Parts: sequence; C-alpha cells; structure tokens
Amino acid sequence: MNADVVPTQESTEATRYWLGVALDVPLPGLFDYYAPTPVDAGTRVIVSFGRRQMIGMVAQVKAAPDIPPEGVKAVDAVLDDLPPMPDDWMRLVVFAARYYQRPLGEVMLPALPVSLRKVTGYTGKGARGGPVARVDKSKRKVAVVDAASAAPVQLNPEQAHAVQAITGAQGHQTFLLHGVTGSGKTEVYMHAAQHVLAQGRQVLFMVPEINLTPQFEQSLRARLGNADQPGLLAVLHSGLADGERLRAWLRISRGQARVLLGTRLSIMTPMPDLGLIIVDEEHDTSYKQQDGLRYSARDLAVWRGHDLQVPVVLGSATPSLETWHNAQRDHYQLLSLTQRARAVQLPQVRLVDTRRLALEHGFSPQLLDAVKARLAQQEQVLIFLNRRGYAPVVSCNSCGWVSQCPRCTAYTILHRTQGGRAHNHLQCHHCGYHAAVPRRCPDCGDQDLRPMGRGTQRLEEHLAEWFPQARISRIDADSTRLKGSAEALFAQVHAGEVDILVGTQMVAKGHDFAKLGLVGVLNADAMLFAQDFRAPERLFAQLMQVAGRAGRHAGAGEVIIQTDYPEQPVYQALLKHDYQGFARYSLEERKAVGLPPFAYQALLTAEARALKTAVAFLSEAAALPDTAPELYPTSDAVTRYDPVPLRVVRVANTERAQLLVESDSRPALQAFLTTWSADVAALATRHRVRCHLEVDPLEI
Ligand SMILES: Nc1ncnc2c1ncn2[C@@H]1O[C@H](COP(=O)(O)OP(=O)(O)OP(=O)(O)O)[C@@H](O)[C@H]1O
Ligand SMILES: [Zn+2]
Repeated sequence: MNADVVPTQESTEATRYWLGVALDVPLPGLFDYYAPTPVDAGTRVIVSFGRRQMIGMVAQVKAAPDIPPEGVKAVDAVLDDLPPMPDDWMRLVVFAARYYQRPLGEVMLPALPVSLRKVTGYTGKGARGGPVARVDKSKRKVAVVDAASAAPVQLNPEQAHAVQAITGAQGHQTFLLHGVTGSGKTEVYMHAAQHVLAQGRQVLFMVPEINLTPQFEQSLRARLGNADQPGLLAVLHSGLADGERLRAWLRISRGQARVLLGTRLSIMTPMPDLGLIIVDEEHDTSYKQQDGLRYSARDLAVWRGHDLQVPVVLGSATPSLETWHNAQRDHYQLLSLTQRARAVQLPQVRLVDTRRLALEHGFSPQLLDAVKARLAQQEQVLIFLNRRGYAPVVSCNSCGWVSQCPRCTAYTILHRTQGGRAHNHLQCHHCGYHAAVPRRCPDCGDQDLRPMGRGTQRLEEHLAEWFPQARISRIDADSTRLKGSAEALFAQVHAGEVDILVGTQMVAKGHDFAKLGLVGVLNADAMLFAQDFRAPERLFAQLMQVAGRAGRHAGAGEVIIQTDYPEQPVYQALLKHDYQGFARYSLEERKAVGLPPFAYQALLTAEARALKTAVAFLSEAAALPDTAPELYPTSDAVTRYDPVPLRVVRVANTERAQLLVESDSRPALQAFLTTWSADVAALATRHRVRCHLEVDPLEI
C-alpha cells in the first residue's frame, strides 16, 4: 500500500474498512488497521507493526477504530490465497485464548502451518504467488496404498456394543472407551470411523505421538483408504517439514482428505465436515502443550465436539482421573472392554520385593531366571527402565564428589558414546550441557571416579554379558535421535529380529508386539515419592501400559516389577489389574484434600536470574487482587498459595518459582484469571521477570 496517498475526509468514510487484526505478539488485544475494500473476519493480512511486517489475521470487522482514525495504518496486503477461516475454527481459537488466558493473536497464528504466517513466503524472492500456490502447483502425488491387506475382523460383543453406542449418538456425546490393554480399542475406533466416513463426514483421530507408531498409520491407511481414494488420510505432526505440513493441512481443510491422523496440534485444524473426534490414549501427557499456549488438546477436543454437536471418543486402558470422574458422574458415557481381544488372559503380574535381595546390577534372581526361560521359548523380553544414559551420576569414591551441572541444580548424567569408554561424556538432561568425564576428581584429585546407579545403556551392557546369544536392542531418546531411527528399531522388534528390548517410556505406548512374553520393570519406585500429587496416577498408568505389552497375542504373559514398597496401593492395584479400584482409592484421596478433579488450578511460574527476584514478583502478583478488590469479585472463592521454588530451581542459569491458585469453581477461577492475567503481565513488564500462566497444569 502507498502511505503517501492520503485520501480526503469524505472518501475516508466511504473507502476505509476498519479491522481488528490479531498478531502473534505478546500484547493483549487486537490492533486496528484498515483496508480499502471489504475484508471478512478470518482473512490473513500483511501489516506493518513497529518496524517489521507481519502476517496477522482479521479477527473483527469494525464500524470504527478504537484509536483516532488518523493514526490507523492501512494493511499492506490482503492474502486471498485461502478463503477466510471458517466460523467454527474462529470460535475454537477464541475459546482457547479466553480459557487459557492468552492474547488471541498468540493462539490464532501459531494454530496455522508455519508457511501461512511467514511474510517472507509471500514477499521474498521466489514467492511465486505464496506457499499455497506453490504447494498446489507441485505435482507431488499422495502415496497409494494397497488396501487388500487388511481384512476387517469380527467384533466381539463388547466391541460391537461400543461401536453401536458411538455411531448411534445423536448430536454431541463424549464417550470414555475404557478397555484393558490389548482389548481391541483400535478396532472400535476403525468401525466407528468407517460409519462416519460412509455418511460423508470427516474424522479427526488424535494420538499422543505418531513417529512411535508408524504401523498404526499403515493399518489406518489400509483399513480406511482404498485404491480409488489414496488421499483419504492426512497426517499432521510437528516432525513434518513446512511444505508437507501445509499440504496435509490444505487437503484436510478443503475436505479432500477425510481422515486426519495427528498429534495434539491437529485439534486446531479446520475440518469442514467433521463428524467424529477420537482421542486415543487420552490420559497421555503429550496432549498437553508445554510452552506457548499451554492447552490440553484432549479438553479442546471435548469442547469442539460439543460446539459442533458431534461425538467424541476418549480411549484408554488407564483413563486420567479427570476423565474417569466425568464418566462416574455421567458427564461422559462409559463403554468398557473388559477382555483381551486375542489372548485369553491378561498377563500375570508379580511383585519382587527387593528390600532383602542381593541384586546383580539391579536385576533380581527372579527376573534373570524369567528372562532365561522366555528366551529359551523363543519369546521376546522387554526390560523397562525410565532413565536413559549409562549412569545417573559419576561420583568420587574417596571424597564423595558428584558430577553436577554448572548451570542447573541437577546432576550430570554419564553417557557412553559409541567407541567405548574413552568417549564417555557427561550430559545435563535439563539444559543440554555437555562435558568430558574428568580424569580425576575435581575436588580431591583422586582417580577413582565411578558411575553410580544405572540407565538403559548400562542395562544393555550387562544383558549383553549375561545373554551373549541374544539380540538386544535399546529404544530411548538417545538411540532414536536420528529421523526414522525409532521407526526402524520398532520395525525390527515387530519382525522378530530382537530378543531383548531395553527401553524407557517410549516403548510402553500403544505397541502391539506379537511375540513379547515377559516385561521386567526396574526402579519404578523412583516415581513413587515424587512431590507432584499426580505421580502415583502417572506411575500406575505407565506400569499398566508397559505391563500390557506382554502376552498380547497368545500364551501366558508375565510381568515382574521389582520394588522396595510392594505394599503400596499402586502396586497392589497393578497386581490385580485393578484400574477401577485404583481410581476409586485415588479419587477419594483427592476429594478428601480438595485436589483436581475436585478443584481447578492455575499455576504462575516466574523465571529470573535470582530466586529471590522471582519469589518477590510472585508475592506481589499474589497480592494484586487485594489492591483492587472491586476488580476481583470472585477472589474470595479463589485460594492463592505462597510462592515456592521449583524442585529443580535453577535451569540454564535461571531460577524458577511458582504460585498456585485454586478454586472449587471453574467459573470463579476463570473470572479471577481474566483480570489477574492482565495485571500480572503488566507487573512482569515492570519487574522484567519472565513468567507464564498455565491453566489446568499437569505438573505442580
Ligand atoms: N475382534 C477381534 N478379533 C480378533 N482380534 C482382534 C479383535 N479386535 C482386535 N484384535 C486384535 O487384538 C490386538 C489388540 O488390539 P489393539 O492393539 O487395538 O488393543 P488396544 O485396546 O489398543 O490395546 P492397548 O491399550 O494396549 O494399546 C490386535 O492385534 C488386534 O488386531
Ligand atoms: Zn544443566
């Protein structure tokens, strides 16, 4: 646009269309611009903001600007390569912004594929009409899959009942599909999805992590696609290149693709004919975004289903207590699968009391015997330890020095690099700090430095010594760093090319291993006494999931859990596969002390160079409502706790503290937060403290 051309007063009235534009900047509210022609809400525009150009989205078409009209700039360009975003998408992002207390622009724009919000894609050299035109012009074909390979199975009565309930729903209903591990939840999803597709509607299928379960994508393709409709399925996750992501997003938002398989970010995708939302492993914490807009994709899925009046299915063997509670009080409809689909029984769980046992490198004799027996029967074994690296710390045998991160209040972890001992290094799992292992103790000079404790690398090493014939594979964040390596490693396990699999929680999720007979769990107790009140819930879910990998197809699966605390309710419930008992016990406990789901929480976290700055800021933030009580009509219903340092106080040289606010009324908390978040943001600017507010935090 040409800023030099100043229209006359009369023509101003006639030709200026006032717009409230949302921008991805950490400032509240919309920004006023005008366009010379009418522009619909939901249209992207290029605007000048300060010294730079940005892509914003028209959130509001206004009769008049909020500031004097002379000060309002024209938009630089209106991007018309896409139709305006649909109304239901606008409602979703407006809700998310309000509920999670973020400026609208910080919600709307990040919800789009990167290419649609980068100015350079439109203005730079080689823009060639922008990213949409470039993708549309490129001749890349969607993969064609052979669909003949997947014959549908005969549903058992429980599965059939679940499918009927879902497909028979009128309007909106949230279902909780609670099925024991290996009960065939996937089959229920597929049948329900096929029904919805046959009605000409789209399906959104969310999973916690896609790259970990590539065979799932394949079976979905094979089952739901067919040779004439190779593009039926679109996949979205954060690992895609920008172009691929845009292509998938366009296909689904134009209605060309009919099924969207995606991770949490896919909840923000426009889908013109959405008829069913499925959230698999709904309890999984990956549904919660941990930076920027800290949303729960599962919760937004329920909101979106309600808004669109379509059914939502939340599936899990270990539902979150929030979801279970909603099913118990009939907010959600419970559908149960109580039997395994293939195997006759659930695996047998044994607790090995390690208090009075001599362990060999962390292994009990019982576990080693069981491994031996399973290998002799040509079955696979999974050893689960949720700690990667070689050893959690290096220590000096003479003075007790331990390896610590200079930038964090944390130990550095010993990692064994390929090439043997000489290549070992220390690594901080909080900030990524790397260092060589010192030759001698930095404090006393002694050379007797030893690894203490063990991680997956060390287990792998011992197992290789004990079972030299066995093919051992390790799956954790280190062994799967390279793109495609997780897929390759899992494929080996499925192909039977691995005898012993050592892994972290990465191996616990959703895998249907046919030949796995035994699961051994080491050091589960580490999570038992964590400060966070959700730790037992998470431990239970994790162990139930990993245990559920054993004996899925045939034979008698076995799970051995080594623990010093076999009498703990978590373990006792696992012994009996008793999710319901565990849930009942935990909910009673939560109710007694007023924790979620019986209370609603928000967490303000502050970061500063020094802890005392962060704490001082939080104390002032906590006192804000007292200085202007009339602006906080619900503050009596909201408890403000004292600021506390985080468990790991210092990370990468910043110190962190947090402040919890809580209410037993969600509306009261929301009303409070709306005022408070704005006041807090202003205070943070004055103090120059970085902070963020998280609604419904998962970890405290
Ligand atoms: N009705 C059925 N008849 C025969 N086999 C079935 C049936 N339904 C599912 N299966 C098979 O049972 C196995 C377990 O199913 P699936 O992986 O869907 O379980 P799940 O409920 O998702 O388990 P988890 O929660 O442990 O991931 C799969 O191999 C699946 O093909
Ligand atoms: Zn560190």
